[in-house]
Amino acid sequence: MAKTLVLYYSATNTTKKIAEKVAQKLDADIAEIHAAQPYTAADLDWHDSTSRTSIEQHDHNSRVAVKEDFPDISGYDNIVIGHPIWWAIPPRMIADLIDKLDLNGKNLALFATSGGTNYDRSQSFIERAIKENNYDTKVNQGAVLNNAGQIDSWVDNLSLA
Ligand SMILES: Cc1cc2nc3c(=O)[nH]c(=O)nc-3n(C[C@H](O)[C@H](O)[C@H](O)COP(=O)(O)O)c2cc1C
Repeated sequence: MAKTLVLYYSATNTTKKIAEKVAQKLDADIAEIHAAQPYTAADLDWHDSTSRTSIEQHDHNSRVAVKEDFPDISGYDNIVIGHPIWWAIPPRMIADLIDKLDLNGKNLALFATSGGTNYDRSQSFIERAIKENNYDTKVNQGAVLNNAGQIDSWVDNLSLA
């Protein structure tokens, strides 16, 4: 039987709650990912143009390290990654996570939570990261998921092993 792993990053637990529901619906294992350098409340202040997230998210060249405590994904067929949307895109550490996971031969799907921004720019961000790594990976259309109905219809339409 195909195996699915849900990995998620959540700064304030909104994505965590959705990730738990997605994992339950997919009968998947689940693991939280962390930033190598954790974000403080001040780091997350998007009203402050000098906060860590404001600077990182606006700098296309910034590299943000993920903590290397995520599970070995070699035994999984499907990888699902959940994250908040920050300044219309995933936290930049998600690109570092993609660099560090060997996604060759996997089916990938991403979801997010946000205050209203849709998944369009996040999808481009993810597809660029996959291309830069030359991964042979089937990338599903991502979505912002806020409630049970949205989770159900997104999960039901995924193309996974
Ligand atoms: C630094 C920062 C930037 C954000 N930028 C956006 C944004 O561009 N669009 C949006 O709709 N919500 C934005 N949000 C809101 C989050 O996407 C939303 O609160 C999310 O559900 C948080 O998930 P979490 O609790 O799992 O961290 C931002 C939040 C933070 C902290």
